[in-house]
Amino acid sequence: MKIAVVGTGYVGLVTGTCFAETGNQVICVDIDAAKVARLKQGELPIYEPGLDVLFHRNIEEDRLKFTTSLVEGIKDAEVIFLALPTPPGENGSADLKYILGVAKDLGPLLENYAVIVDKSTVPVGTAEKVRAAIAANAKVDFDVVSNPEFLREGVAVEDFMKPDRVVIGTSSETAKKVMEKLYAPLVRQGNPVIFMDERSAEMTKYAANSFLALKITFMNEIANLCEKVGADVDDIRRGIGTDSRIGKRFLFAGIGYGGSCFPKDVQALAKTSQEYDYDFRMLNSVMAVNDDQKKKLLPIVRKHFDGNLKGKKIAVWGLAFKPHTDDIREAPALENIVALLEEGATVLAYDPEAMENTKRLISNVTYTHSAYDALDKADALMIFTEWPQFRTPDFAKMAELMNDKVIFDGRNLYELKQIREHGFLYYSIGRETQNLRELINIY
Ligand SMILES: NC(=O)c1ccc[n+]([C@@H]2O[C@H](COP(=O)([O-])OP(=O)(O)OC[C@H]3O[C@@H](n4cnc5c(N)ncnc54)[C@H](O)[C@@H]3O)[C@@H](O)[C@H]2O)c1
Ligand SMILES: O=c1ccn([C@@H]2O[C@H](COP(=O)(O)OP(=O)(O)O[C@H]3O[C@H](CO)[C@@H](O)[C@H](O)[C@H]3O)[C@@H](O)[C@H]2O)c(=O)[nH]1
Repeated sequence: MKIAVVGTGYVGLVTGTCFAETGNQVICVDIDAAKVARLKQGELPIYEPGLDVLFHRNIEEDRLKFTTSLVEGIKDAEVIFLALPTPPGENGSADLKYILGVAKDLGPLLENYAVIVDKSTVPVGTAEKVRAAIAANAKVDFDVVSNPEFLREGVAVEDFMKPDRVVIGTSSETAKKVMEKLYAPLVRQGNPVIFMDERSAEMTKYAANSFLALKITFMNEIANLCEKVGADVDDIRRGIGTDSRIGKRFLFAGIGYGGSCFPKDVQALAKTSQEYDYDFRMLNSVMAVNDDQKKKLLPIVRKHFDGNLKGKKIAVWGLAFKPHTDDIREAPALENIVALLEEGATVLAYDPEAMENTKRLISNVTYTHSAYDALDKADALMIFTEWPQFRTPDFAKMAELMNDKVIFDGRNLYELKQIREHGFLYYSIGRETQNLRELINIY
């Protein structure tokens, strides 16, 4: 099939590359000329495990191309994916200017029937708006389909190639057949392609992300309570996750959820609820708890240093919002680093992939070549991302490098027994950590 993908970010690039891998002819379109120039030279603008092999193979085998021209990109395309940004607008609802802008441009350019597929996360009713924007200037027949994407960054290729399910919102039999054919190679193991109407598909995406954000937030609140009552949230996680009705995944308490999706999508669903005069109280709690959770370690850090961070040297491990990505959008590390700097601390930071992106936002941090380099004479270590390489460090070496053996761990990486054996003062989330109970009253 001939496919165009408009918007070549995390979703567009993975979508385009994976559909090229299943034998389609794909052209990815982006307005960012510098990005397209890099892509044309075979350079990936993002770090996403497993993507490079597929990307290079499909370019070499002539199935994957890039352009800045919408006209060139959509010429003869049977399917046109919109993988454009939907950032929060001023009032918190998803800003549709990118989607509707491209939809308006598409109308006069369509020469044959095409299925326009909305892969971006968009509020209920958007497919109708896209259809109207295209129809205003279209000379040919077309269909608009909602096909929300559920990939996770860091495992995007695997999620895309083996989706738990594919959701397709359409009322057109023709579009349904086209989409069925396109996705057939990805669901050979029997994972379902679930058809529904456009509005339900749009809502499904927000329901999925909000539910996952809620699941994490529930565990974060259990963690906060564990600290008060003297219980261990990791034990609770094991205790409830084995109940198949609850499930083991997305139960890890920590320093709050970040990324380009959960924060904006929970907010956008809350906004939709407001617009439809429904008070979705849970969503407001999820947002408020998560805002607090991201700042949760700071009062403990302050207390540890008797309220004065001036001149303290803080090492930071992890900048990305999660491991296996270079994405720092809404990453908890960022606001914590800014607060530390504002209070007079010096920060040495290390992340395997996200330092370049962070440097563009925060310059007055020393970015180091390795995790251990960041520990040089540090008064404490703060951990924000659970990169595998942080999980089993050489504690003796850490102790030698650091000025003081103190760890504030936002991802619960270490066993309490293990860390105590090495003589560290250790603060983590929702566990009966050393000294933590004495500090609980500061919450
Ligand atoms: N990142 C994820 O993990 C993820 C997963 C599922 C769904 N989504 C949703 O998918 C959508 C895209 O997200 P993303 O993370 O890929 O965004 P992104 O910011 O990484 O990429 C968007 C791309 O669109 C390009 N663009 C903007 N205007 C354009 C135009 N007029 N024509 C062509 N290209 C244009 C930008 O230059 C950019 O390269 C969002 O709605 C997001 O919520 C994201
Ligand atoms: O048990 C957990 C699981 C995740 N997180 C945090 O939650 C955030 C999001 O993680 P994850 O969902 O793995 O990454 P995303 O790439 O943001 O993926 C989410 O957002 C995408 C964009 O909409 C969806 O496509 C995915 O299905 C959805 O999982 C990160 O900050 C994680 O640290 C936790 O704190 N505890």
